Amino acid sequence: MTETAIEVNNLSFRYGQTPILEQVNVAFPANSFSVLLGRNGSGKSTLFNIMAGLQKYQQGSVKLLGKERSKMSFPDCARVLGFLPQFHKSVFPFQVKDVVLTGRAAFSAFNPSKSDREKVGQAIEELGISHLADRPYTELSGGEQQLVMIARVLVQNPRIILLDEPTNHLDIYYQTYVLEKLKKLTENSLTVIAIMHDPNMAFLYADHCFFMKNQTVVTPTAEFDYHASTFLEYVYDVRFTTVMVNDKLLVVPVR
Ligand SMILES: Nc1ncnc2c1ncn2[C@@H]1O[C@H](COP(=O)(O)OP(=O)(O)OP(=O)(O)O)[C@@H](O)[C@H]1O
Repeated sequence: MTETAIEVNNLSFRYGQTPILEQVNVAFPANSFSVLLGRNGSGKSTLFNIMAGLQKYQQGSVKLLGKERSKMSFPDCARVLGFLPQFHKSVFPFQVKDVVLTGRAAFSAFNPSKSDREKVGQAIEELGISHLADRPYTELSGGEQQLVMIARVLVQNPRIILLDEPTNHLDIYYQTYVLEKLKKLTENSLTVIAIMHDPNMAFLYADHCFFMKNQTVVTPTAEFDYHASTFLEYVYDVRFTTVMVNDKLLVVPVR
């Protein structure tokens, strides 16, 4: 049986009177790469913020590795889950290695140990950004900053990472680079769940794809294979045609 990393049951959420999530039920499998897709404003970031504990929900349950999220302490959550939000800005010109080190803050506060610094070195190397380690973070390009923030999540050493649009700002070289890295991380018992906008990149790299529509998460049923254009037309309100590339079915909007 596949282990579940995050299980969401009957989750509903409103901003004021406006319903954003209605009766969301979804189980993200452990040790694999899942991608959440859907139109702008469909509630993807809201769901991530709730799963990461940044947003309180009014109804339902969210379990991280079987434990109710709302009953876990902050350090317990930080051990289990790392989160890269959609928007992250640093106004101070800290060096990259120090920005990454702040990912250890939940464990070492203001007194980082030798092993904290070693973890930083490993993560920086793993993402291939050693050449940036001494540069001021604020002087990096958007794509370089994105890689630094992913390293910052990795040093937390969590079991699950949530990444809100990790390929945002990245050129096609770095998109494939990051997606290969994320996929590789799942081979070492890490669960990666990412929000993405490009269905084709998701189909190429993800083990599982989930879609948001009408305030809930929808998955393809027997008559709605998600590679099939009909399902994607329903999700995106765009007409698609499907193309086979090697063994992958990809989609192209119809013009
Ligand atoms: N703080 C807030 N107060 C009120 N409404 C909000 C707030 N944050 C988001 N919303 C609304 O909630 C809805 C869902 O937003 P959310 O950011 O979760 O969507 P999304 O699917 O992540 O969008 P995108 O793909 O554009 O990032 C949107 O209609 C948005 O306007």
